[in-house]
Parts: sequence; C-alpha cells; structure tokens
Amino acid sequence: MAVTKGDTRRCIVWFGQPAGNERARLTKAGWFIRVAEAGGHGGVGMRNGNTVVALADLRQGDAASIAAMERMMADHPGLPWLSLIAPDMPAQEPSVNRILQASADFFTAPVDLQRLLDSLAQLGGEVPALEPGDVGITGHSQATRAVTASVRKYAPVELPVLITGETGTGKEVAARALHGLSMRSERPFAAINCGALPPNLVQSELFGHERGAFTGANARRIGHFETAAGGTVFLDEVGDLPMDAQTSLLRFLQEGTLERVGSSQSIKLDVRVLAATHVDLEKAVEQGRFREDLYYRLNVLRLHMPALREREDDVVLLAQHFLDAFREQHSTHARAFSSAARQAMRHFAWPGNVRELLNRVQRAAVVAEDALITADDLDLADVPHMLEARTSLGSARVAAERDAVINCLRECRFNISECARRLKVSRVTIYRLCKKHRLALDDLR
Ligand SMILES: Nc1ncnc2c1ncn2[C@@H]1O[C@H](COP(=O)(O)OP(=O)(O)OP(=O)(O)O)[C@@H](O)[C@H]1O
Repeated sequence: MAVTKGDTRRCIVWFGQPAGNERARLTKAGWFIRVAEAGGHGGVGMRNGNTVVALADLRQGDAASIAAMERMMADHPGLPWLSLIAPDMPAQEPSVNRILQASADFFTAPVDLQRLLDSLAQLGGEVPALEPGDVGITGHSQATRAVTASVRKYAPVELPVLITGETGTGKEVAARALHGLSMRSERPFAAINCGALPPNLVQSELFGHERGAFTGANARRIGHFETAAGGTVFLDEVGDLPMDAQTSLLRFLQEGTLERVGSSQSIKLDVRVLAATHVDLEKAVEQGRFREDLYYRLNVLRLHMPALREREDDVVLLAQHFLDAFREQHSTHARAFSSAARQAMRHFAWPGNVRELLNRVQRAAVVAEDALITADDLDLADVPHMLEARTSLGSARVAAERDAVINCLRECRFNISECARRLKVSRVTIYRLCKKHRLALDDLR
C-alpha cells in the first residue's frame, strides 16, 4: 500500500470505514483519507514529509479485527494513533482498553467532528482551532483549553465523571457542558447540592418516597433521579451524602435500579451520574466517611477544574464576558476595564474563583461612574500593596534564613554536624540550604 503521487501532505490512514459525512468534513478541512484494513498487507503507507495520523475505527470490529488492529498499533508505535468506538462497546474489555490506552485520543460514535479535527490538527503540529466558548466554558488559557478538550472527550461516553476543584471554579458549568454535548442533551439535567439537603431527607429527595413512608409523607413523591429519566443527574458536594444514601447510590450505579423510600419495588432507570467535590474524597474514604466502592464507581473519569489564579490569561476575558452579560440586563455606564483594574484582576489570588470574579464585576458595574471600571470599583485597589508586601516579606524571610545559616556556621567553625544540631535540622538540610543560598563554605571561612 503506497501513497500515490497525488496525495496531499496531511493524511489519515483510516483502518475501517469512514461514514460519508466524516469523509466529507475531513476532506474539506484538507485531510486526505486513505482507507485501510488492519489485517491487510503493506503496512500503513508513509512517505517522508507527509503528516500521517492513523485512526483505528473499531465500530464494526469483531474480535479478530480488533486483535489485528492491536497488532498493527504495536507494529507502528511511532505513529500517532486515534481510535473510534461504538457507544455500546465495552471499553473495559482488555483488548479494546489496550487500544484506547495506546491512542493519543479516542472518540465515541457519533463522532464529534470538530473535536476530531482539533485532535488531528494537534497531532499534525498545528495550533488547534479550539473554540472553548462552544461548550459554555469561557476562557482561552492553556488550562481551560485542556478542560474543554476533556469535556468534549468525556461527553459522549456513558460513564460517571468525578469533577474536582475549589469552590467557584465552574464544576457545575463543566457538568452542564458534559450533558449538553452528550446524546442526552434533549433530556433533563438535574443538579442537586447534596450538602444543602437535610440528612434525613436525602434519600427521599434523590430517590422519592411512597405515601406513608414516614411521618409527614402524605403523598407519593418522585425523586430527582426519576425526574431526570433518560438524562443526567449532577451530584454536587457528593462527599456530604450520608451513608444510607451512599449505599443506594452505589446500588444504582451497579444495577441501574432504585427503590423509593417505603417501597421494596425496584425501578429500572437510565440516568448518567456526574458528581463533584471540593473536598479531598480520597481522605474521606481513608477516614471511613465515604464508601470506597462508591468512590471507585464515581471516579471512572476525572475532570479537574483549575483554580482561577492558575489561569491568569482567562481573568480579563471572563470579566469582560460577565460585564457584557450584565449590560444586556441592566443599564450601566461601564463598558470595559481600566488598565490598572485589568492588572489588579490578573494579580489577585481569587480565593472564591470565578464566582468571586462574577460578583465583583457585577458590583463594580453598579457602582462605576465612568465607562471604564476602576480597580477601586472592583474593591481591588489594594492589590499592588498586597503584592509588594508579599514580595518584601518573602525576600525578608529568605534573607533571614541565609543570615542565620552563615552566622551559625561561623560560630561552629564550619562544623556541619554542630551547626545542624544548633539549628535543629539535619546535616542534609544544612547542605541543601548552602546550595540554595549559594554559600560556598570555602569562601566563608
Ligand atoms: N468558564 C466559565 N465561563 C463562564 N462562567 C463561569 C465559568 N466558570 C464558572 N462560571 C460562573 O461562575 C459561577 C460559579 O460556577 P459553578 O457554580 O459552576 O462553580 P462550582 O465549582 O460548581 O462551585 P461550588 O463548588 O461552590 O459548587 C457560576 O455563576 C458560573 O456560571
């Protein structure tokens, strides 16, 4: 199988059968598609200078062709591989799983063609034409692009996703994006804050109850899970679920069934579960506050939402986005941010993350007197002083540490063991500190 003269420079070797729309979109984007057979002869057909990406299409795959695909991938480890599976394919099945693991990225049919093009562009060494706004997650920093790519990847997979991150980082925004990009998007999305439910009512809120199930249960109540049938349930602060509700949730994840409180009848239900936590769930497991088996069930796919201070490049963009949204609903003089305000926003640590930014921008839009929101309007006028204090305090600490080591070494006549004893640290630490402060012992003596 040789690449003929007319081939373009960007080539996909598609092991399987691309659908008409897939072929059309990729060709339009400038990719030449070569259809190949995993068990066929002649390798993948490469020519120097071509960008070649291989795609393992397992949609029609029987066991023999999956095995052949695995061999083909093993024979060509230097090639970037993508893989494509059917939605009902058992991703845990060892040979399928090995193929997914060996791929740079994988897709579930129906293929999100924009994501496929982005992935191909990345593998071909181009800057991906990613539009994070498409999925409702505003931001263009590296960290946000990585989140968006994971959201696109996880959305079509029918597995739970555990979303972690500090408060206000956009965990619910991500959960909505996962739902909105999934095949369930036309069905309900139910967001439940487990921490806000009274512990004795959690079971009934989530799974419903029958009339007379407990004092005050005057009528049958349908729970959030049943209301979201065919859709997605998002359990925020899942670590706050009481033990009995954890057991019911585990059973639902294992068997796809639930029982209303006060009933022994099992109800079969199709709901995808997404969960979020801002506490360390692993620690809760260690301390026996969260079931380990439930943790493993929820933590199949994991999405981490970075803190806002880790995505400095997003701050001004998000602020303008919130201001524009505010202006659509309210009248305000404010149109944009002064350069001092932009600088203060970029340097602020944002302990409340995106939620705090949203609140400050809305408040500032109300109080602003002019077209440009000032640092003062945002209540961030102190940021430069805070930075200065942090810098000077930091450098004072470093200087004090250096002086303490030098003085002690001199007093101990450069006896490292003695110096370590007096400063109550190990000898290794003294050597490390000397290296850190660039203290050459010979120069000090
Ligand atoms: N990338 C984003 N683009 C636009 N709006 C965002 C983004 N991230 C967060 N927000 C907004 O910030 C606020 C907080 O987001 P969200 O509720 O999703 O955070 P959270 O991590 O779930 O918070 P908590 O841990 O308190 O439940 C919301 O108003 C949300 O719309």
